[in-house]
Amino acid sequence: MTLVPVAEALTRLLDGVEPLPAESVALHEAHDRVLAEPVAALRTQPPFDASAMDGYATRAADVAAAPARLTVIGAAPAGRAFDGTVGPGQAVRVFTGAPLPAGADTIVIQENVRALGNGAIEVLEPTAAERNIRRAGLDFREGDLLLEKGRLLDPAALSLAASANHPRLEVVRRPLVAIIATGDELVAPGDALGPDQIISSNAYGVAAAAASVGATALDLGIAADRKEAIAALVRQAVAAGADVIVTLGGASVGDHDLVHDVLTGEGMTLDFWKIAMRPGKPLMFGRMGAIRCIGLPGNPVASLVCSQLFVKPLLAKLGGRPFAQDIRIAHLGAAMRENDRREDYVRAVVREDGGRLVATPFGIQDSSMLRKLADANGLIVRAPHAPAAAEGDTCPVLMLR
Ligand SMILES: Nc1nc2c(c(=O)[nH]1)N[C@H]1C(S)=C(S)[C@@H](COP(=O)(O)OP(=O)(O)OC[C@H]3O[C@@H](n4cnc5c(N)ncnc54)[C@H](O)[C@@H]3O)O[C@H]1N2
Ligand code: MOO
Repeated sequence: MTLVPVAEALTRLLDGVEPLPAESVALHEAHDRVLAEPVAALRTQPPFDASAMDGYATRAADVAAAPARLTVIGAAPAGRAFDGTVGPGQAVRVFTGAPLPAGADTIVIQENVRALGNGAIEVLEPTAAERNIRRAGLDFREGDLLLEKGRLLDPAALSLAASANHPRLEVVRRPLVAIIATGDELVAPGDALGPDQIISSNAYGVAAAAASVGATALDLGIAADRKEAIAALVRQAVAAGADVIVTLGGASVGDHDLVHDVLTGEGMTLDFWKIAMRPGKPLMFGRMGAIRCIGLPGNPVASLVCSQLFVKPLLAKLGGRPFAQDIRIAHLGAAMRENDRREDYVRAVVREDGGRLVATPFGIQDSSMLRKLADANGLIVRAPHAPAAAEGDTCPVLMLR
């Protein structure tokens, strides 16, 4: 049987994927969303010449030398301009952010002023023109492009959009991924358990992987190994508006591997099934109209490694987010034997040792072993048919954390 190479599988999975349509969200809901439209300034900031300090607005000509005596003729707190003009020998009390009074061209900070009583002050330090003044438009001007389409809305971007007077933003809709576990042997954590049953664990990790790239996960629970049971959850996923349906298990060749039949019965066109990868060989991908269907292998490690390699890039692209695997070059901490035809993702502990990375594979790589996966912080990537490698040889490592 021909197995699709990993890189080709990813290319086919991402082929034609465009970011989802935009939706409008209030600023408080916009954190960690992706801009679907550029953001331009709806106003100039600051909108007026403003004081940058608490102090006194005056004419630089009058405070070029110190000490200098001035008469305070009024005040301008933030939010209220002084409506007169500062003349020779005069000053206006100002506070940070207040509009600069007409006639003034410098601000003397209050630490450099001594009050003399009766509205008179003495300036103790010479102060040059333009000191402590923010001219209108210092930050940005109306119409300026402030944030590019595709920008992830982090704290600074959100405050900037707010200061440019946008109460709402157009963002890429979050992809909705429906997750369906399959298998008579599965029971949710904490539920009553028969002697031949195991805990359904894959959905939790897959949902977390989806959330880590900005998708919303809808866990539809466990379908028994019957076509109608699986089909019912697939229909529920479609009705919920899923952009992606991820099934767990039932992707291999056993008597109860019904997922393919059900998905095609519900209208899926298969793109590929079975890839040259370990773990993850039974990976399945197809399309049901605009919905992308990924059949993840049931073995827990295969499910999660395939989530990292395929589900995350797909969801990131649908959500308009950049995504790249963190691949580094490390030195093997132990010899590895020759590889077969499947690209191998080998659970390993990667640590820094004397300025270089050393990746040591676990001796047992069974794809049911979640504990080993949780202990691993990287996956050594072994190309198909890679020759035997000695301790110290270099190898690519996909970092998991
Ligand atoms: N004759 C062959 N047998 C198998 C092959 C093969 O090519 N020929 N492939 C093996 C590989 S590789 C994998 S991976 C598994 C995957 O098979 P399925 O996708 O059909 O998965 P299941 O048979 O349903 O389950 C496998 C295993 O995983 C457990 N499982 C399933 N779902 C969950 C879940 N949500 N949470 C936790 N554990 C789950 C299930 O109980 C089984 O133990 O097939 C090999 N066999
Ligand atoms: O994909 Mo399977 O995990 O090699 O057992």
